[in-house]
Amino acid sequence: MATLNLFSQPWQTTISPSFCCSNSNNNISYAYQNHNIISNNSKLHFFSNSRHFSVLSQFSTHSSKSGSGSSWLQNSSFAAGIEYRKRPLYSVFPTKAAEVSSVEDLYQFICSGPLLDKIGITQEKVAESIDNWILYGRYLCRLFQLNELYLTEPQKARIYHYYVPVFLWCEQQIEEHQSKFKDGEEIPPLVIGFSAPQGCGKTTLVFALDYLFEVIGRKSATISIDDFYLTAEGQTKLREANPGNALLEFRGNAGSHDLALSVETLASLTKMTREGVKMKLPRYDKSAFSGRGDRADPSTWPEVEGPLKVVLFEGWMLGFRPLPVEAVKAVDPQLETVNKNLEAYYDAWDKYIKSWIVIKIKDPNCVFQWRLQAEIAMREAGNPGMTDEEVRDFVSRYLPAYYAYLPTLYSEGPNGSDPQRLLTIEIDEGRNPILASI
Ligand SMILES: O=C(O)[C@H](O)CO
Repeated sequence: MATLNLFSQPWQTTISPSFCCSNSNNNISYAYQNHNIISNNSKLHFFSNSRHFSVLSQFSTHSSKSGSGSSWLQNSSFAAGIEYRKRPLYSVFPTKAAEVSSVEDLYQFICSGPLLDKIGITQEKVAESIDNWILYGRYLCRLFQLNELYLTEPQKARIYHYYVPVFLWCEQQIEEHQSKFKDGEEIPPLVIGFSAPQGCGKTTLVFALDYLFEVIGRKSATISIDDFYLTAEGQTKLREANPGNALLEFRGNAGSHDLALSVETLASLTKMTREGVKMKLPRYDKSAFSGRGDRADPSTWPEVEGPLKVVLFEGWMLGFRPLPVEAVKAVDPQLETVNKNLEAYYDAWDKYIKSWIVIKIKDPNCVFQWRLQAEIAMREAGNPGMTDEEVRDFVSRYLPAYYAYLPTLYSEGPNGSDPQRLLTIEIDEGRNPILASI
């Protein structure tokens, strides 16, 4: 266990990492040992035990997702957008001993984060658990191929002000959820919903959390509302049934999802309480039919195995509540049908979610900027991407729903949510958390 007195004199640390990494058949495993931090005035022992973990083929799931367009990943070889789940991950840690300025600096940085108060973690608690913060930070650096010793400010903020605090919050939620069951009772996995606009980095956040759950030994499953889109054929029928409604011409808005599939999937996931139970998770292929999309071939769906502890369920319109018809018509008359369709979504999605994370943006126009950045990055990487005009058209079909439903999502919380089990994270244009404006 770590013994650390952060309130002593400034001190210096020496880190001597030694890694090995192997990769076979989509199965990447890492081992690392003898990571000792020795301080002059304080004692901190961590990683003295050797650990071994494997990262299975989940990196190849959700390959339909577009790139993150994330500036914080600029110096990382991870920042390859669409391909990021497919490529093997290799450690970029230096093999030579390196000096870092101070764990105390890191502690101060962590304590200055905007989420700490919200998640109920005091500075003392950070001090007590600094070894875990460093451990999780290190895992994430490895995942994103960042050099933990030379993180830029945005990278540090992303890891220590965002992903690690959110992970700790999820852990608290899981513990609270589990404490409601008696000894011997089967405990369903906690479904955590992530409601966040497109392009704001929710896929990367969920990817990071899923990875941390895996390395600490909690079985998790990730699913997106996009995985529940109608098939291409169903989409055509929807378009034909709503002639002239631009909001239902392509996938996206309420009405373009297969709600029976989502009920079946979420109900089955919440029953995955036992060792050995397995199920395939539906996936959607956005590249099919020249980008119009179609359900991915079931033979490519990833398999998850119980007992699941947590399900991470994300989507841009998760938790949207239907509004009085006049309110939506005032935003866009075409929303009337979408709003009607939305009435069936609580029972198909939101009802399963017991804890919520809402990522709040100031202005839905950010979605256009973020999507544009992602497409430009894809084009620059030599992959087919939308033109600026196509991006504008694509995003314009989502904006009415944002304008109509985000105000209530932010003021009342997601449909059916418990305010005690809701974490709202306001982010800036760089997609990092900021102190919430009142
Ligand atoms: O591509 C899509 O379907 C939208 O961006 C929603 O994720």
